[in-house]
Amino acid sequence: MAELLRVESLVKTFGALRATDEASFEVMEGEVHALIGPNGAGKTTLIHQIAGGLRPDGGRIHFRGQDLAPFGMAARVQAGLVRSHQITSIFARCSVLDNLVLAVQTRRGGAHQWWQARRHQIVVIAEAEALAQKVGLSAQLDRAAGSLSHAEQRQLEIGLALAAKPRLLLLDEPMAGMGPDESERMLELLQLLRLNMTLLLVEHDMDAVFRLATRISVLVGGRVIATGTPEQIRSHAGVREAYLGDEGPPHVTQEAAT
Ligand SMILES: Nc1ncnc2c1ncn2[C@@H]1O[C@H](COP(=O)(O)OP(=O)(O)OP(=O)(O)O)[C@@H](O)[C@H]1O
Repeated sequence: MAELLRVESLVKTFGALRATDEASFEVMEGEVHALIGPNGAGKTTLIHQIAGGLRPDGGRIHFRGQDLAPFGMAARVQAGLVRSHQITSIFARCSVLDNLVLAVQTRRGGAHQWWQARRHQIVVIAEAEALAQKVGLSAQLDRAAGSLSHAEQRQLEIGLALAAKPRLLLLDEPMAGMGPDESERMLELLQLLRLNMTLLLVEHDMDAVFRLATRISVLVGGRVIATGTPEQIRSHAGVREAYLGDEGPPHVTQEAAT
């Protein structure tokens, strides 16, 4: 597997707090990479920096071999690095279909001759409908997005992100606030997406993480204390002590990532 994303000695400080503290890990093409860690470990801060919403104070992020430092958020999206609900937030009063149409149009650009417009429109609508089907919202096309359930809105956000044709999709807690059935549906959707793209997700639902991830990185106190397969992470002494285990206080180890 080729390396898709490399985070190297990344540092982000907020005043005296090192929210990202020399964090390093790689995401390989085709994998589902989960970023786990206790509350306040710095997971969202890391995702923000990768997506380009937050500038690191040190270190590097490479995507497909390119240093991302000069890339703004829009350029990262164009390069295939897309965060769910990064580009287009949901327009609550617009229908599900219109939301998806707008997202598809955003990617395709809008400058068209009048005689191309109709054909363009048909293609865009077909793509939007296909996205709705992919994320399980085919039956909701005409509903106002704001009237969807919480879980359906998360599905729509993923549909909007997919409109940008990501190579690497960043997902920050896709199952947050969902009941067991909704989480199960989201898990099925992510299983489907993994067939066509690489996923990097932050998630607190450990059952989902251990079922879905091909590799896991564990973040504690802004540092990646281990990276490995679910089996390696489950049996990693430092991880058990710092996070997964029931015994002992959280403790940052200096163990090298595997
Ligand atoms: N804009 C900010 N200004 C100051 N401190 C911040 C800011 N953003 C995050 N922090 C702090 O940085 C640390 C890491 O926060 P972050 O949200 O990245 O953690 P997290 O692992 O995603 O947590 P959770 O699992 O609870 O969502 C926390 O102590 C948080 O309070």
